[in-house]
Amino acid sequence: MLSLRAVAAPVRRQCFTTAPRAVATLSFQNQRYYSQNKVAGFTGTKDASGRFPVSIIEGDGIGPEISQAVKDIFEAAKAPVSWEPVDVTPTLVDGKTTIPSATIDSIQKNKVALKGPLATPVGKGHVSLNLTLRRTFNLFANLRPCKSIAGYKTPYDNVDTVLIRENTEGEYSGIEHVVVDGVVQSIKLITREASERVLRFAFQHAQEINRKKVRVVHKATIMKMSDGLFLKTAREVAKDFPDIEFDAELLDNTCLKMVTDPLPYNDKVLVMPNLYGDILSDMCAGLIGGLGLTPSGNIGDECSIFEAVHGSAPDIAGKGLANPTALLLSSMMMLRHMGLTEYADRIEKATFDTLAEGKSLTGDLGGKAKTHEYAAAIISKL
Ligand SMILES: NC(=O)C1=CN([C@@H]2O[C@H](COP(=O)(O)OP(=O)(O)OC[C@H]3O[C@@H](n4cnc5c(N)ncnc54)[C@H](O)[C@@H]3O)[C@@H](O)[C@H]2O)C=CC1
Ligand SMILES: O=C(O)CCC(=O)C(=O)O
Ligand SMILES: [Mg+2]
Repeated sequence: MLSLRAVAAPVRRQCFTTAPRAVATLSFQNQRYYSQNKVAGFTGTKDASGRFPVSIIEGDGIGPEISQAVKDIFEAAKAPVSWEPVDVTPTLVDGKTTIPSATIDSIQKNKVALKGPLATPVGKGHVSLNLTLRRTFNLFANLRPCKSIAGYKTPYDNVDTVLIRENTEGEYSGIEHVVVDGVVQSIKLITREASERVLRFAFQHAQEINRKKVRVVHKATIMKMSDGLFLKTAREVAKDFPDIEFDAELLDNTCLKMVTDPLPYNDKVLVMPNLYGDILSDMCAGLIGGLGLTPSGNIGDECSIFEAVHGSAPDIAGKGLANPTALLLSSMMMLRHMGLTEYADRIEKATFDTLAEGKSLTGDLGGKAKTHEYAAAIISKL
C-alpha cells in the first residue's frame, strides 16, 4: 500500500513539464450588451485599405460553420475588419506543444484575434491549444458575461451574470507527473502575481460596467494555501477600490444559489481561479438556453483573443445545425474592444431582433433554421 508520504511527496522544480422564478422581462432597447474594455486598451492599426486586420482561427468541429456566419454578417454590415486566417496545427518542440510562429506573429501584429473552438484530445496527445494560446499571449483574464435572451423562454428571464476567470494557471497549469506507478500528481499553481492582475481586472471591469460589488468564488476552506492566496490577494486589492463592495463565497454554495435564483448575482462581478470559472461559465450558459449563446474574451495587456465559451460540438459538426450566436457575440465584444462600437451595436441589435422574432432559430433554441439561414435572417435586419 502506498504511504501518504509518497502521494504527498514534495514536487521538485524539474517536475514542471509544461507550462425561483423570473421577476422581470428584459428590454434590450438602447442597451449595450457588452461594454468596451478600457482596462486593456487596443493598440492595433488599420491597413492600407482602412480596415483593421484581425487574425482568425476558424477552429475544429462546428468552428468553420460558425466562423463563416460571422464573416458573412461582418461583410454585410461593412465592418472595417480584414480577416487574416491563421493555422494553429501544433508541433512538438523539445517535447512541448508549440503553435506555428507565423500565427504568433500575426496575433502579435494585429493585437486581436477571433477564435473558433479547438478540440483537445482526451488523455494522451497535445496539450490544449486553447490553453496554449492563452499562455502564449499572457491573456490573463477570461471575461465571460451571460445574459438572458429576450424571446427565448428559460426558467429564468433575467440572468445577467459577469464571470471573470483566471486564465493562465491554477488547476490548468499543466503540471502533472507520475509519482509512482498508479499514483499521479496534478499541481494547482497559484501565484500572487497572476491572482493580483486578474483581481485588479475584475475590480476595474466592475467600475467600467457600473457594478458595485465584486465577489471572489473559492474553496479556501479546503485549498487553504492556493485558494487562500487568491482570497488574501483579493482582500488586499479590494482596499484600492473603496467604491466597490467586496465579499467571497464558496464555489459549491455559488452553484446551488445560482441555479436556485440567479437574480442576486446580477449586480456583481464574480472572479475566480481557472477551473471554477470554466465550470461555472458552462453552468451559467445552461441558465439562458445553452452554449450556443455565451461569448467570451481572453484579455491580455498586449493582445486579446475573443471566442465562444463552447467547444467544437462534434455531435453536430458539419450538419449546419450550430448556433453561431456565441461566436457572433464574442465578435461584438471584440468590435467594442477595438472601438468599433457603432458596428457592434448595429449587428447586435439585428441579432437580438432575430432571436426575439423567433422565426429563424437554430435547433438548440427549438427552431429549424440552419446556421446559414439564421445568419441570413440577421443580415436581412442590418
Ligand atoms: N475554448 C474552446 O475552444 C473549447 C474547446 N472545447 C473542446 O471541444 C471539444 C468538445 O467538447 P464537448 O464537451 O463536447 O463540449 P461542447 O461545448 O463542444 O458541446 C457541449 C454541448 O453543447 C452543444 N453546443 C456547443 N456549442 C453549440 C453551438 N454553437 N450551437 C449549438 N449547440 C452547441 C453541443 O452540441 C454539445 O451537445 C473537446 O475536444 C473540448 O476539449 C471545449 C470547450 C471550450
Ligand atoms: O481547451 C479545452 O479543451 C477546453 C477549454 C474550455 O473548456 C474552456 O476554455 O472553457
Ligand atoms: Mg469550458
